[in-house]
Amino acid sequence: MTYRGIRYNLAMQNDTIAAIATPQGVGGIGVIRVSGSDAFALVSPLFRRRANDQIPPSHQLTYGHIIDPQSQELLDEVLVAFMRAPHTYTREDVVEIQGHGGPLVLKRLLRAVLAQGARMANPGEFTLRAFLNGRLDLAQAESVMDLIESQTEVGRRLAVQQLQGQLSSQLQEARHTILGVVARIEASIDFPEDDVPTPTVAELVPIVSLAQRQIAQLLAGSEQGRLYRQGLRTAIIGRPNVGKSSLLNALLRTERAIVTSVAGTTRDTVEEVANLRGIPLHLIDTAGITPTDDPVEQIGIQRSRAAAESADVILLVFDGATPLTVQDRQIMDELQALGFGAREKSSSRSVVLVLNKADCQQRVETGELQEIWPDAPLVATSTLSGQGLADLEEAIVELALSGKLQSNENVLVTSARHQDALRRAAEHIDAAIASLQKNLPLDFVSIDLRAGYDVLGEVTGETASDDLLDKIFHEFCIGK
Ligand SMILES: Nc1nc2c(c(=O)[nH]1)N(C=O)[C@@H](CNc1ccc(C(=O)N[C@@H](CCC(=O)O)C(=O)O)cc1)CN2
Ligand SMILES: Nc1nc2c(ncn2[C@@H]2O[C@H](COP(=O)(O)OP(=O)(O)OP(=O)(O)O)[C@@H](O)[C@H]2O)c(=O)[nH]1
Ligand SMILES: [Mg+2]
Repeated sequence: MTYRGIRYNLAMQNDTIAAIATPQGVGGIGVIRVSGSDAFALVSPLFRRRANDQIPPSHQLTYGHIIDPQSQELLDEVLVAFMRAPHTYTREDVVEIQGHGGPLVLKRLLRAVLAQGARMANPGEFTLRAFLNGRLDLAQAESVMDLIESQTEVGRRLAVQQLQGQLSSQLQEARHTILGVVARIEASIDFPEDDVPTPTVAELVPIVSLAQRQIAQLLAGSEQGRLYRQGLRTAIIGRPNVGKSSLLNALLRTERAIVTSVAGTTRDTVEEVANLRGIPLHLIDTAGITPTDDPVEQIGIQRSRAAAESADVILLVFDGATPLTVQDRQIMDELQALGFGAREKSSSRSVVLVLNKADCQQRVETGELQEIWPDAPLVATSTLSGQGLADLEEAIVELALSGKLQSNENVLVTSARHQDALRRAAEHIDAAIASLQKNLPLDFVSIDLRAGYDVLGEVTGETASDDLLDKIFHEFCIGK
């Protein structure tokens, strides 16, 4: 396979692939997707329709039946679209069979297509083909999965923009700027005796600085972009009966977790995603942490600790109506040991102190809490009256976005892979500028610029390795 002059040796050819493209489970309609040069020839014998002797017009739905060619058994009543290359998702011939959306029906339809000689598609293989055939670049291909998995409106909007190529075109702008400088330098090196004048530092620095700014602008929004895409792992931690499950329900605005006045109600972690102004908040309600001999409770509490350990943010909940207990203090010690401490300046592992049951007489000494976590926001909430919940949400957004809300641009870099590549590219460009300013030979400068250019190409896929492509597309779902 070649893509923009690069040869990819991925273990795939133009063979014809097939998969169920709609979710497993029950739905009104289900789609079998077939792509490759034999797609028409493989499906046509299975498909009994009015004008059976000809392939229907491209890109139109045709009514008919899928018949098992061996047994002549009727498998399903369907609509089928034959779509002629190159005007298709993969740029290959594509056939889509729309059947009834039951798992057994779709499995039978897929089996019939495979029996005709198609191969079961790997995860993401349709989109891989779209990429290898040049219909999408890598950043666009990655956005397909982001779009499918988007959990908030902001996440969906960012993914759909990336799919339209907005990130790609900004990257190509920066690459174009860099390439212009490289071309001038290399022309003057390659043809010194011709009339190609050697560019001066004063000429080159402003252009390289432009590329530097273009990259810096993309990096500026990348922390914010990642947050919108990945969300925030938020564990609700505290001793039994302080109102953790009530808080989960309040933040989700549904009665998701069981709430009772019995301490030890929650025995296993409960995970749900709330939408916090576009940030997917992955909330984990946990079993109250307390010494216990009950083996079931012990396992639950181990899971609470694991949730705390893996969290970006901890909502540390206290019962505001009772003075701090030995258990509260033990939990605070544990969290500090996990790095959720005052001296831990990195805002990525943060504690929010929640004094719940604010509708009751308050009896917690807040001074003791603030001594341990002077910078942690402290919010009084009542899950009964709703008091303080908006403040709590505000505090979480504030923590999550502190120093990260840098861009109102439409284009936001949302993936860690892209952010990493941009950082490396920025280093190369910085190095090029430093060399220019030190009047080092221009071929030095050119090497750094080329490296920056290539690193940016990892994002769009021009310079991506087979291993990288394999890794990216294997995270896709089947049929995509
Ligand atoms: N039934 C169905 N629905 C679907 C898809 C699909 O493949 N099949 N998609 C896919 O996952 C998405 C739509 N994306 C698509 C993107 C490009 C093309 C395509 O055929 N592009 C041609 C241009 C076609 C034209 O202009 O008429 C091309 O780029 O050459 C099709 C679908 C979502 N819905
Ligand atoms: N007055 C008052 N009671 C509350 C509030 N929030 C929760 N409760 C009550 O506190 C009790 C325990 O609530 P839960 O949400 O089950 O507490 P929990 O922390 O999840 O408890 P475990 O799962 O046992 O660890 C229930 O009776 C709730 O109705 C509140 O804001 N004010
Ligand atoms: Mg609970």
